[in-house]
Amino acid sequence: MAFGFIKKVFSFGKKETVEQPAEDEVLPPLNFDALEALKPTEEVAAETPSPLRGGSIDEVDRGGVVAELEVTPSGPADHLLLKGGEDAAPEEPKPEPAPETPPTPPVVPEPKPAEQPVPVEPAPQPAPPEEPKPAPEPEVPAVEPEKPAEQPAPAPSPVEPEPAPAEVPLPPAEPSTPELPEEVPAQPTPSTPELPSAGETAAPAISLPLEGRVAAERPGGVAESSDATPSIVEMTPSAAETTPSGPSDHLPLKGGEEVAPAPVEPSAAVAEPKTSAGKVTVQKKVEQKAEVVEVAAPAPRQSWFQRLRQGLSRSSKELSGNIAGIFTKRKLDEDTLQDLEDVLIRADLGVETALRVTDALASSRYGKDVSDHEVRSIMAVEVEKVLKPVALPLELDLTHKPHVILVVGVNGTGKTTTIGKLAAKLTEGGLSVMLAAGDTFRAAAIEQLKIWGERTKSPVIATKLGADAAGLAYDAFEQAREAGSDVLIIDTAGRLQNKAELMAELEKIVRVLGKLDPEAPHTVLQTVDATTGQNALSQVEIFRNIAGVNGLVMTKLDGTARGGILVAIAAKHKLPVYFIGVGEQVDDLEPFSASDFAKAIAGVA
Ligand SMILES: Nc1nc2c(ncn2[C@@H]2O[C@H](COP(=O)(O)OP(=O)(O)OP(=O)(O)O)[C@@H](O)[C@H]2O)c(=O)[nH]1
Repeated sequence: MAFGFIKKVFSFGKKETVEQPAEDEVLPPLNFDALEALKPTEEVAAETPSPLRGGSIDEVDRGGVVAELEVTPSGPADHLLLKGGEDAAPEEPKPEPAPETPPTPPVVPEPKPAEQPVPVEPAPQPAPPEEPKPAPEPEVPAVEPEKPAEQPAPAPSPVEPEPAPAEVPLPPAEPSTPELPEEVPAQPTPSTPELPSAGETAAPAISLPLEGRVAAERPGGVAESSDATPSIVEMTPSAAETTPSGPSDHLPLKGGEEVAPAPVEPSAAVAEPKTSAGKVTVQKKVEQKAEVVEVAAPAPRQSWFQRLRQGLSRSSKELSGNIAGIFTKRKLDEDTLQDLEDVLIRADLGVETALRVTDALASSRYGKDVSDHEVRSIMAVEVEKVLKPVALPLELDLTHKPHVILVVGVNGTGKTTTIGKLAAKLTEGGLSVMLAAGDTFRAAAIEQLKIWGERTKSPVIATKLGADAAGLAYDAFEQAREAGSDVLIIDTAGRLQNKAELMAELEKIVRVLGKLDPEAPHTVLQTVDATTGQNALSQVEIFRNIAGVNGLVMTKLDGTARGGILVAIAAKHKLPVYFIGVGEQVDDLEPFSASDFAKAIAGVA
């Protein structure tokens, strides 16, 4: 690389300096020599070797003929050679014959003319631009073909004195090939002197000049040589264009070859490496992002059973731990059975269910060693037997228009939230739903229901805060009928089952609805907070008697240690348990499964 740079500099200085003197002084001597050399390329080659650098020089001379014109592009030999060699590849045979020619003088002349026409062929040389594509191969001769292409650009340099317009690089470029011989003389002289200075690479540098200039001139070449300037000027555009492209190596080759395309080529050349790199980078980034996304993907929600087990983990862990403490290295006897019964009762499963489990265990394992896992497995079976009769799906009689669902329960047990979740399921199932904000005691409750109405695209019937809840329920029923709604879900204010006044109001709502439809409300759902414990049993007792509850929704089973209460409620009231809530999200309402619940609370797979 360093060599190439040096050469470039030399070529510029020479060219520039040479051009001026060449026109005035050098022209006579140089022209002759060059002309001669050009015509008998071989001869010149023979000559050149001795004075300058032997074989390399010969090549240089030949190249000089071609290159001379091209010399204008006194650029970096390195670049030129590399690329030129590629293009010139076809001409390579020529350089070889050149050295051969000297030894065979008679034969040489003949082949020489043939070769000279080849220089004439420079016309095809314009093709070099096409050749550049094979650029990958750095063949020295290749440089020559490129040179002609580049030469056009340098050509302006000779023209510079006369036609300032010579600046138009493009036009000269084509005619340059024929003109080359003329211009060559002046250039040759400088080239020869330059060669020595250039030293090693000097020979190839000759052809390179143009390109070299482009690259070298960009920096400061223009200011340096006025003569060169014109040629530079011509090149300048291409150079300027190429310059931004960056890599001088690439630019000179393509830029020198095709002026117009030069800008494109450089960009393309540059783009190729960059794009490739960019692509790689982009791909990596994309992959990284994709990986990140994948990492985030694990978000997929747990299955229903997984969430149920997680929700009941506190209940099951406490229960399992207590059972394990009883059956460690102990045979099943009356004491162990009594201890087990106590554990199950404390887990809110209820006396009835506790006895079922101990009886089942004693019947098969009495007097034998029993593991805690065996106990829990038997417990799961017995619990499932208790729950299965109540694990029923919610059925809606759509012969009623609308099917009225009244939701009741103690404060904060999840009535409004459950209404929203249920409305989502129904609307997703294609049913038209209307909601009634019967909790006229809390403004927040009304707003909360409106939000659920918006989310489920269900109209909400509401009234003023403190208004009569029974009157609102009546109006909502009528509007739902008029609207042809499939389902009307009525929210009610929470109340403790021991508050006579509130319970009387609830009784009134049921009565009013019955005026419009004796069978309404068709479904009375009670939400039961699983964290309530034994108090839930009395809640269901009272609401069932006052409001005619005919179905349950066990809420907040997520994260409670008292999930066993569901078993006790089922065993005592035998009311259908339609759903269980395991979260606050819209899809955290699942149909109740006796088997899943029994396994989850028993801590068995
Ligand atoms: N973790 C959990 N929270 C729930 C569940 N169901 C409801 N909640 C929450 O319990 C709180 C009370 O729910 P609401 O729907 O307002 O209960 P409500 O019975 O309408 O309340 P009142 O109008 O005061 O009678 C809210 O913060 C709900 O998000 C559930 O299944 N799991």
